[in-house]
Amino acid sequence: MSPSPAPAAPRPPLRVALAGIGVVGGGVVRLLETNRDLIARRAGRSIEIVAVSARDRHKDRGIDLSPYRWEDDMDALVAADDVDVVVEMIGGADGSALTLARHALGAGKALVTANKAMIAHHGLSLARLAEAKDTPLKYEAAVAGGIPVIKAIREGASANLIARVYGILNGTCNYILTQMERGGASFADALADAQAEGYAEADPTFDVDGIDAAHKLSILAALCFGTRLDIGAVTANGIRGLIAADIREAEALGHRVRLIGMAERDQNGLYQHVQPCLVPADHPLAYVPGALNAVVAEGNFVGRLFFEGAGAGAGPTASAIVADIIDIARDEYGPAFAMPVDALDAAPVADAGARVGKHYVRLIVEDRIGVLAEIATAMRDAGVSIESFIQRGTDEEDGVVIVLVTHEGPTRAIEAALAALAASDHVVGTPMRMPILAL
Ligand SMILES: NC(=O)C1=CN([C@@H]2O[C@H](COP(=O)(O)OP(=O)(O)OC[C@H]3O[C@@H](n4cnc5c(N)ncnc54)[C@H](O)[C@@H]3O)[C@@H](O)[C@H]2O)C=CC1
Ligand SMILES: N[C@@H](CC=O)C(=O)O
Ligand code: NA
Repeated sequence: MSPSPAPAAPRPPLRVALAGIGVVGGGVVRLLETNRDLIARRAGRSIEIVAVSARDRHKDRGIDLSPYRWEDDMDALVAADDVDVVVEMIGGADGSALTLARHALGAGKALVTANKAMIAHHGLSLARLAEAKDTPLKYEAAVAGGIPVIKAIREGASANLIARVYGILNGTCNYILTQMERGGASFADALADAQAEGYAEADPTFDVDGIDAAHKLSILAALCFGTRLDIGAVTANGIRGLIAADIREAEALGHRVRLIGMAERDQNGLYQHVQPCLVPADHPLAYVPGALNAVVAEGNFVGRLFFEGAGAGAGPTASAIVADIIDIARDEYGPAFAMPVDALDAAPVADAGARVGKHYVRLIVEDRIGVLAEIATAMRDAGVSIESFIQRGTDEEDGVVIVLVTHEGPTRAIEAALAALAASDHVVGTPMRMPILAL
């Protein structure tokens, strides 16, 4: 009998530096401490925080950072010989986060980031740097928070041609919409709650104006379609223009309002749009409440995949970041966008105005003779056919609320009609248009 081989020497710990100890950074410290032993067994080696850095050393974060070396200087954090992985949780597309990311990858260190703005704007150049240095660039937390959707698409669905990916990509907006649905909090109060829960971006206009969802959508599109990231090609309309009557009327029409990011690739090119939409009340996306996110990806062999889970908050986001760190500890990583950057192709931007569908239109008008004729004329002149017309007779929002549902038609025609109506002296504020999704 031959002697059994000597047991393999245990692998050295993976040494991690954390940059930015706010909502997400605090969650990562807590998770690495709480599940330390389990994580070490799963990773095949221990994962040690060796250094931390943020703007204010003395801020009370409710966690004890004294076991870890504090670095005021981000460059020193990156340059330290005892750091294998840099975790960027600062935020912002450019500035300190980008400098840190470039230095970390340039020094051959692994980079884990939660920063969708930075990946959406600079993901390709960072991925090139990672390739040149043969080091990992991981960003699971950047899209749909705790949902492991990057891993699922990058790995689990990697054999499929994906033609369409869509979903609820911003927890703050979904939280606000759900609160409005319940008829409780106002828009402003619901946003304040979302901020207090740690869901919102440092600048919440990124959430409510659809920009954060656009960042995430552009990343998903690159991964799903094998195309070059192109944040400039994503159009974003947020939820700021919604009023309580929109939520109510959508419900009366058998739908719910959701901020939907949708990317589709066909023979016309790549369509990427974030906008509030009416979702049929029996579609799974209509049931996604609070700060949850959901992503639907349609693969040509696997069919429809539906992922749901917490899209924001300390715990779920930390879960995604630490999963990336564990992959690095196991040496399980590949190109950031599932193929080398040079293999990604450029897709022309599809003409969004040519997309055909039904639309919900809401106007607030002065209660006077001739207004309805004016609406009908604008629709006729633009070639928009009206399926139904609702005027409840209530006076709110400084006027009378009128809701139209159009027949199927090109978006461009409805936009032209609404532009004409927005210029009318009898229409108050900006008309609201939402596609009615047939999913
Ligand atoms: N909060 C959430 O639910 C989620 C956040 N993210 C992303 O995670 C990142 C961090 O978000 P949060 O933790 O919510 O933000 P936060 O504002 O709570 O924390 C940011 C941290 O970075 C530090 N920081 C900011 N500017 C700095 C600078 N110039 N130099 C050094 N340190 C600086 C701050 O001191 C703070 O410790 C962002 O990219 C965000 O988009 C991603 C998914 C979910
Ligand atoms: N502000 C974001 C946080 C996660 O990405 C959101 O609300 O979804
Ligand atoms: Na994720």
